[in-house]
Amino acid sequence: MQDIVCLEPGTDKQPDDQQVVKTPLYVQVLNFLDHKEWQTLLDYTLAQANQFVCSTTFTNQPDYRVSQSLNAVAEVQSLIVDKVKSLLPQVCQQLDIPPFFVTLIETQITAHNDGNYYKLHSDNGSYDTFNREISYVYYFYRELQAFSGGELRFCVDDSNQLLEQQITPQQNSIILFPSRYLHEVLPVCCPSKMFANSRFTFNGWIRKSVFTNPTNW
Ligand SMILES: O=C(O)CCC(=O)C(=O)O
Ligand SMILES: [Fe+2]
Repeated sequence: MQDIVCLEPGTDKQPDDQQVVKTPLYVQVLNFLDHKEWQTLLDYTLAQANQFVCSTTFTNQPDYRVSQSLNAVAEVQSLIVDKVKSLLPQVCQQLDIPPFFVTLIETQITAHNDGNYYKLHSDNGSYDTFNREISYVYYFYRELQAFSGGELRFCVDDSNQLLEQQITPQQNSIILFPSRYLHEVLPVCCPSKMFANSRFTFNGWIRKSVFTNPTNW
C-alpha cells in the first residue's frame, strides 16, 4: 500500500484568519515498490556495478556533480516508470502544474558514494533540458544503511520568499517536483567506500511536448 505524502512549504495567515495552503515544493510517496520489485531493482543495480560511469551534466561544469550513473536501465525501467506515469495526474494536481503531453520520460540509476554530491542546480536550465517539467527521484539502498548525509535540499525563490527544505533519502520512497526548482544533493558519507553501500536512486525527468495541436497548420 502506497502512502502519498504531500508536503507543504508552509501556510500563510490572512488578516481574516483564513489559512491559505500554498503549493507544496514536492510530492513524496512512501513504500513505492513492493518488496519483490525493490529486491529486483537492487539486485540489478549491484550486478551492473561495472557499467556505472562518472555522472555528467548538460553544462559540463567540472566538479559540479560527483557520482556514478548507469544510463541503460531498460531491463528495470518499467518498475518505476509505469508507476510514475500512473501517478502523474495526481502529482500535477498537487504541484499545481497544468496537465501536459509527455514526450519522454528519461531514466538513469545513480550511485552516490563517499564524498559524492550534486551542487545547487535546476533540472531544466539549459538548451537541452528546457522541456523537462517534472523530476523524480526514487531512493533505495542495501539494508542495513551504510551511508549518511546525501539529503536532497530545495532552495526555491517563491514570490520573494526563500523556501528551504531538506529531505532525508528514505528507503523505497520517491520524490517528484517541478524541474525548475533549485535543489542540491548534500555530500554523502560512506565510510566503507563500497559500491554496494552507496545511496542509490532511480531518477529521471518527465519532458513536456512543446508542440501544440498541428491541425491548424
Ligand atoms: O539524488 C537526488 O536526491 C537528486 C538528484 C538530482 O537532483 C538530479 O539527478 O538531477
Ligand atoms: Fe536535479
